Amino acid sequence: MIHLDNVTLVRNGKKILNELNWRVRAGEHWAVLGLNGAGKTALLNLINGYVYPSAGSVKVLGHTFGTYPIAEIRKRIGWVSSSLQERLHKEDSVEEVVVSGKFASIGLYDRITEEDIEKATQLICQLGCEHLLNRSYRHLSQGEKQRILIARGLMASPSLLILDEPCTGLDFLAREQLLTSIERISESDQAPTILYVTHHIEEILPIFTKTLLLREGEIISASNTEDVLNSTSLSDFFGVAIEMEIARGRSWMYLKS
Ligand SMILES: Nc1ncnc2c1ncn2[C@@H]1O[C@H](COP(=O)(O)OP(=O)(O)OP(=O)(O)O)[C@@H](O)[C@H]1O
Repeated sequence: MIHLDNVTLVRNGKKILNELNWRVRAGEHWAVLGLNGAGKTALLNLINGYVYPSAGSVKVLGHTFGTYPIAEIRKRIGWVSSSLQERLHKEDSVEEVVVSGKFASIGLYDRITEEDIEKATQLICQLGCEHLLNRSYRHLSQGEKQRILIARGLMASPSLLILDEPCTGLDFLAREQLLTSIERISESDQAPTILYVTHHIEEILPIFTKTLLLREGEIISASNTEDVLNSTSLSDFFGVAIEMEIARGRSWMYLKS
């Protein structure tokens, strides 16, 4: 799915990512955890082909970047990010936003079919948003917008679904509903491999059996979640004494007093 070999990214003289080696295999779901400025956005931009590495090689969905049209690879990646929200056309309806995911476009320029509308409606319902049909996207709440963006990300039946901090700005209930939707997606037939980027360990659902810790552009760990999320490794990672506990399959952490 994703194959990074000695990937380094330098921008304006700054090493943003440093010799990353990482494999994501089909069927795995990964959480990516890092503090502000760790390089998470840079890593996602690399995987989506928006930036090229300064050194090393990036292979996504079986194709090495630079040897295959990037647009073709992107069609198989569902990408949900709040930066997308700012770019969407304000006047678009919920259905139009979801259908545009088929073309990985902002707005609709291609001919759409009855089947496209049917599939979009199905996805909107699957995400528990049937009450939002025929509504204007811009008038939705933050939580509603995020769920519609996930439906958009699934429109092209992607092999890889990237969720970049999808719970940012959500209240407790909206967050839990969104996490339940993500869990359901992972249980569906032909579920995509999911990459979930976050600052918060409590959002890491049990489906994310793999976790990558990123700090200052370097991979600190990339392994089974149970080996990565524990008091010792998180204390090392954050550089402060941390106590962690698990409740209902999710991890919660506190500063040790
Ligand atoms: N074009 C650039 N030139 C110089 N430095 C950059 C450039 N782009 C990003 N950076 C720096 O690289 C580091 C990683 O940035 P990145 O946005 O990937 O972090 P992040 O983990 O996504 O952070 P956050 O959680 O705050 O979104 C930051 O220190 C940022 O200032």
